[in-house]
Amino acid sequence: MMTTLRSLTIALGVPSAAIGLLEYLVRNDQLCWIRHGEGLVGFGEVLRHTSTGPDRFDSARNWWNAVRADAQVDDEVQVPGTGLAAFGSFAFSKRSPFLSRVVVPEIIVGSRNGTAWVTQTTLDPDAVLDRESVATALAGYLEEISADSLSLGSDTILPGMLSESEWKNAVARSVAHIAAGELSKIVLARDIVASLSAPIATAQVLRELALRYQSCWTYSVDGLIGSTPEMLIKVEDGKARARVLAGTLDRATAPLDDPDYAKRVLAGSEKQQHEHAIAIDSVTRQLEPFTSSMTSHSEPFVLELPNVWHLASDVTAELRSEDGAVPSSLDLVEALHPTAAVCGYPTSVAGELISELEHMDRGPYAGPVGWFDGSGNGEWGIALRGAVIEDPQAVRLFAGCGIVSGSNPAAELEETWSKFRPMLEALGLDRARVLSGQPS
Ligand SMILES: C=C(O[C@H]1C=CC=C(C(=O)O)[C@@H]1O)C(=O)O
Repeated sequence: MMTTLRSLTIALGVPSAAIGLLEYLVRNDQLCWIRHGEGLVGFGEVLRHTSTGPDRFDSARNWWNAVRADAQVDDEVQVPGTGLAAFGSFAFSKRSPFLSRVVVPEIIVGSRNGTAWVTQTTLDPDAVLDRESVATALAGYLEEISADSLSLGSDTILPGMLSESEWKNAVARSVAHIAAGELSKIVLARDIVASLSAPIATAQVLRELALRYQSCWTYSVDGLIGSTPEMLIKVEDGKARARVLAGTLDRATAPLDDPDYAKRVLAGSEKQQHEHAIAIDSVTRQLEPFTSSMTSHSEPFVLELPNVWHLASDVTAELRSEDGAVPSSLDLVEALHPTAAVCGYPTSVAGELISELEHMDRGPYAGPVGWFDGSGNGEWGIALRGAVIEDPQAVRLFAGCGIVSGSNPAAELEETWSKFRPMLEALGLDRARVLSGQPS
């Protein structure tokens, strides 16, 4: 049976210029997508769809098409993200038991280019939707804000599915497969578990990530949290954009008196350029059939984040219209995932080897995470630099590295620590807290 959703979007006074939407990031159960203080923050839930397997994207798209065809939308703002909108998180692997999910919140507070709004959505056929109901529902959520962390300071970091030396062996085996000519790149990931002395204060962690990693996209969907620097695909008014990353240099060990260090060591490295070229090729190849024109820079630029530098390329494309409609963000997510920035090349060979060597289910890590609306717009990052809250005191962090010919296992292990750092710091942890012991 199809359910009729009704939504009302009204304009809102612009959130404070200093912190933007962060002023609404106050509850541990919130959904969010924030960059430079703008984006969407969701409260409550009126509807959800879950799916698994190779058809997980298709299933979500069919469901959403039916929902929006039936919905009654009253939208006085009419920009991407207003009207009917939902958050989503998809499993990395078609074999993962993780339930890919789409969640329609009851309230979304959004802000974009200085325009702010609130949307209320309901399934209740008798509910009155008006300015007052929107204000009352939002106030209700803001009344019960979550407390900040009461950590006792005895938090520790436990090994994940593989110990550090087992993971380095997996990297060495990957390099051997590459040398044998079976593939040219594989992205190998590992996990660690933060064992917390007090329940995680998710809202506080998200605020810290969003403040510190302003140029990244800070996300929260159902216990998947993080701040990703990589945009899988953004669709707005018929245009698509992607930010492709591959090639990493840790800032923690960089000399302070060498302003050209990142350019020389990262952009000047043949290995890093090779790793990046494979990633950008995979995105442009998959995107091309959906576009009428596409541009990307001939050379990657160096993206500076607080923890690392990356080689980065921005891709912009004009989407091709067929029968008067351009592909939706969900169409493109399905076509692009997984890119060579998180899987490797060729995709199927790398995917098989990942399952064999990682010894873990990635769940939503490295899968698409983001939001989409009823008009086909949406923003989907790749769920990197993040964690899954398994229970309030156990948080599993993930990080991976692109392995190509010439990769060094010890250096790749160090690189995973640089990628864990944003999340560890937001949790108030550092590497000195590692407890050795059995992988968990
Ligand atoms: C797989 C991750 O990063 C990818 C994105 C950027 C740079 C990467 C690299 O240099 O290896 C990875 O391909 C991760 O953060 O877990």
